[in-house]
Amino acid sequence: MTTMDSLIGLVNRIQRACTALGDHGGGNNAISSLWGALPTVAVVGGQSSGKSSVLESIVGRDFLPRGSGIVTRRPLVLQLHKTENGTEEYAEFLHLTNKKFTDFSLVRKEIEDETDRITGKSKQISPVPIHLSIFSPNVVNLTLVDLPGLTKVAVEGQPETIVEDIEDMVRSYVAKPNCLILAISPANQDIATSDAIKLAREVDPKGDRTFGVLTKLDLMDNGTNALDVIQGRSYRLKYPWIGVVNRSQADINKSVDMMVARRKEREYFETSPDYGHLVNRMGSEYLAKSLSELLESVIRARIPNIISSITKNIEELERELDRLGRPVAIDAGARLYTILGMCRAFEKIFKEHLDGGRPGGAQIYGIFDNKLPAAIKNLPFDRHLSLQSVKRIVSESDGYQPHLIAPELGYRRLIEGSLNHFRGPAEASVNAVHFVLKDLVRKSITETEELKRFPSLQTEIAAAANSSLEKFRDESMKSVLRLVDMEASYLTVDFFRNLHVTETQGSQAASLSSPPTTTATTDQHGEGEFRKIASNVAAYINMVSDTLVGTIPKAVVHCQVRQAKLALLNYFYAQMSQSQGKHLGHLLDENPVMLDRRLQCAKRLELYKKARDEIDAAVWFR
Ligand SMILES: Nc1nc2c(ncn2[C@@H]2O[C@H](COP(=O)(O)OP(=O)(O)OP(=O)(O)O)[C@@H](O)[C@H]2O)c(=O)[nH]1
Repeated sequence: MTTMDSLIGLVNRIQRACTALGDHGGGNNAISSLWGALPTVAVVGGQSSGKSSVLESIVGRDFLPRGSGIVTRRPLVLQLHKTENGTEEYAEFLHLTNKKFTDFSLVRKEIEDETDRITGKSKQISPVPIHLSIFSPNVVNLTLVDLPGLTKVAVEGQPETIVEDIEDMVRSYVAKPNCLILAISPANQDIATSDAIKLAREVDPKGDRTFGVLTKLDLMDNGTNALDVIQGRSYRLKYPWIGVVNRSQADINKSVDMMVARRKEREYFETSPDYGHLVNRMGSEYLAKSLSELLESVIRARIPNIISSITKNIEELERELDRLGRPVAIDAGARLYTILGMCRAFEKIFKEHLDGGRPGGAQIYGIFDNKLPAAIKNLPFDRHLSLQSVKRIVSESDGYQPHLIAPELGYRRLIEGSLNHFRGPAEASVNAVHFVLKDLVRKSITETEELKRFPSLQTEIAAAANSSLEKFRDESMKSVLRLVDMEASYLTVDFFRNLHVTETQGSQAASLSSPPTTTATTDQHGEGEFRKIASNVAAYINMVSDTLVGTIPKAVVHCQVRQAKLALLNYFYAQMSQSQGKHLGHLLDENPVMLDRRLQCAKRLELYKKARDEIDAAVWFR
C-alpha cells in the first residue's frame, strides 16, 4: 500500500462510512460532523461552464447525466481508485453495494434514477450525496464532490428559491476550511463574471484553497488568449491556474472517445502558439495528477488535526451517552432493579431539598416562623371580645338569672368561640406545607438526571408521591385540629385561679386604703366587669396562641415532613414488587426524543471509533 493509496483511500472509506450513517456535513442535528473535518475537493461552476466535461476528462470516461436545465441536483461524491494496468474498469454505488457497473451508460442512468429517488421528478435539489466509486487503471486516486451548477434563473417547474438553494448548498461545502475548491470558469467569458470565482472569493478571499480551472480555451475569439488569467495576473491564487480543452458539443454528439479527446487536448497545447510553453502544466491529465497530489498532501498535513478532533468528539459523545444513560434492560428483575435505583436517586434529591444542600426546606420554616404567627395575629379577636359581644354572650349564658360571683358559663363560651378561630391558621399551615412538599417532588423529579429518559416512570413516581403526600396531609390536618379542639376541651384551671388570687389581693389592698363604697356592687354587671372579662379572655387566648404557635409546627413536621422523608414512595415500592414485566417495561418506555438522540450519538460514536482505527492503521503503514 503506498502512502497516497492509504491516505486518499482512508478518507474515501471514512466518507463512505459518514454517508452510511447520515453524516454528510449538514450539521442539522447538533451532532458534530466528521465529514466536515475531512479534506475534500468540491467542484464548483456556473451552468455550462464545463464542470461535467472536466470531471469526465479526469476520469477518462463518459458517465455523467447531460441535458438542459439543472442536471446535477444532488452532490455526487466521486471516488477514484487507481487499479493495476490491464484490470477491468468498473463503477460501484454506495447505495447499490455488490453491483459492479462495467457499462458506463448505465452509471449515468443510475445517477439520474437515484437523484429522482430522493428529489422526485420535481427538479428540486437535495443535499444528500450520491456516492460513486470508479476503479480504473486510467485514474489517479482522488475524491471529488460534484455540486449542482450555480444558476441565475429558475426554469419552469422549479421553485423560485432554487437559485438561492443551490448557492446555499454549494456554499455549505466550500465554506468549510477543509474544502479545496475546484473553481471551473469558461475562458470565453470575462473572469470577473465567473460564478465559481465569485463564490470562491467570498469563502476563500486569499485564494489559499481555490484551484482555478479554465475551460473552453479553444472557443476564445481569434487573436485573444487567456494568459492573463492562467499566469495569475487577472486573479491571483496560491496554486497555478490550469487550462483545459474538453470535448465540444459536436464531439459529444459524435461520441468521440474520451481517450481520443485526451490525446486531442494534448495536441492542442503542444501546438498552441499561446500556451505551447506551458504544455507541461496544462490539460485534464495534469489537472487530475496535481489535484491528487495536493489532496494527498492536504490530508497528510491535516491528519494530526483530524485525530485530535476525533478524540475530542469521542470523549464528548461518551460523556453525552453517560448522561443519556445506557440501553434499558430486558428482563423483569433487571428492570425492577433499574426502576428502584432511579427511585432512590429521586428520594435522595428530595431529602436534600428538605434537609439542606438544595433549596426548598427553608420555605417550610418560613411558614412556621412567619405565616402561622401572622395569620394568628390577624384573627378577629377584637370583634369577638368587643364590649357588646362580651355583654351579649355573657347575658345569653346567664339566662334568666344573672351570675352571682363570676360568669363561669359566659367565660367558657367566650373562650370556646375564640379558640374556634385557630382552626383556620392551623389548616392553612398544613396546606401550605403540603404545597411546598408537592413542589419539591416536582423539582426533584426534574433534577433526577436518571429519570429524564423515562416520562412514564416520571409520571408514576409523581402520582405515587403526591398520593402519599395527600395521605400525610389528611393525617396532619386531623392532628392540628385535634390540638385546637384539645385546647377547647379542657381549659387551664391555674390561669383562672391565679387570676382570681391576683384580683382578690388587689381588691383587699384597695379596701384597706379606702372605705367601702357602693361602686363595686354597681359595677358587678356594669361595663367595667365586661371589660375585665374581655381582657381576661384575651389574656387566656394569648397564652393558648403561644402554645399553638409552638405545637402546630410539631404536628405538621411529625405527620407530613417526617413522613415524606421516611415513606414517600412506600406504597409505590409495594406496588412495584407485584408488577409484571410488561408494566415495568411500560414504565421504562423512553422519551422518544432522547431515545433518538441516544441512537444518533451511539451511531456517531461508532463512526468516530471506526475512523480512529482506520487512521491509526493508515498512519502505522506509512
Ligand atoms: N469546445 C469546447 N466545448 C466545451 C468545453 N468544455 C465544455 N464544453 C461544452 O460546453 C457545454 C457545457 O459543458 P458541460 O460540461 O456540460 O458543462 P456543465 O458545467 O457541466 O453544465 P451543467 O451540467 O449544465 O451545469 C457542452 O456542450 C460541452 O461540450 C471546452 O473546453 N471546449
